[in-house]
Amino acid sequence: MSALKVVSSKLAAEIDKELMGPQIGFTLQQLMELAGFSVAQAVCRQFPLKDKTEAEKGKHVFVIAGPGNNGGDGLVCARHLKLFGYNPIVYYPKRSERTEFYKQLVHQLNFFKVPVLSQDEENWLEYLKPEKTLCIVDAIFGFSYKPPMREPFRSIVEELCKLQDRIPIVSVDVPTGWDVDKGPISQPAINPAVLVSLTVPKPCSTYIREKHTAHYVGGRFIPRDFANKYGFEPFGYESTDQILKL
Ligand SMILES: NC(=O)C1=CN([C@@H]2O[C@H](COP(=O)(O)OP(=O)(O)OC[C@H]3O[C@@H](n4cnc5c(N)ncnc54)[C@H](O)[C@@H]3O)[C@@H](O)[C@H]2O)[C@@H](O)CC1
Ligand SMILES: [K+]
Repeated sequence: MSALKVVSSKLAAEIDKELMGPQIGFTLQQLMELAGFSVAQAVCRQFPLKDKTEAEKGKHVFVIAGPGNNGGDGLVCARHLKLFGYNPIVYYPKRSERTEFYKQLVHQLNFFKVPVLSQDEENWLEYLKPEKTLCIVDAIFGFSYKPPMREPFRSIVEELCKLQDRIPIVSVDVPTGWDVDKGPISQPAINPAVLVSLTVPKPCSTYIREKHTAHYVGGRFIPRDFANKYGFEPFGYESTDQILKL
């Protein structure tokens, strides 16, 4: 295990609560926008379009969004990827009815002409071919996932596991199926090529295979004294970057 700065799931939830509490007053929408923006930047850093052929530039980034806020990060990420010149497609099989906000994120994707597959799309795997797909963004589950995995996500993640050696997966915050503190202790569980930890890495990130997985931190929205209060130093982001490769 590396000497990475990490915070437990309990502390991560406390950080979120305080950031969105009455004293600080961030809204979830603000943080999600920055989180999704960071993930889009990490995709650009890892899979730059510069010097690519037109065929490679036309490949899809397949974004799979789960039912909670991790999924929301994915929806935001897809919109920014489109602005960055990528070709995202979104699969959002279980849509949250909790807040109007998620519907608004889908409207925004329609506005940007980002295809959002129908909820009961049976042929979603057709979009996942090494020759057609640049990478997959795994925005299925983040730090609130509790096994065992329920359908339809179990079948989806099982399919992704079969493909992950041929198409790189970019996991948002926590690789889907991993316990946020203990890592890949149950199946199915994704083995990502890229992990983008948000705010601060969670303990599960110490279980990534360093040679196999590029690790970025993103979600650049806390000041030094707040980080210190939770026991870590802020990350050394350069210039206007929203991500830092660890
Ligand atoms: N401060 C931060 O770091 C921020 C974090 N955000 C994101 O928010 C995520 C946490 O979001 P949430 O708390 O909404 O949780 P998640 O998005 O991790 O998952 C919650 C959803 O998954 C479902 N679920 C949980 N276990 C399941 C199982 N076994 N089978 C099927 N469904 C299951 C729940 O019913 C719920 O709908 C973070 O990981 C991060 O990606 C950002 O959106 C905002 C800022
Ligand atoms: K994830």
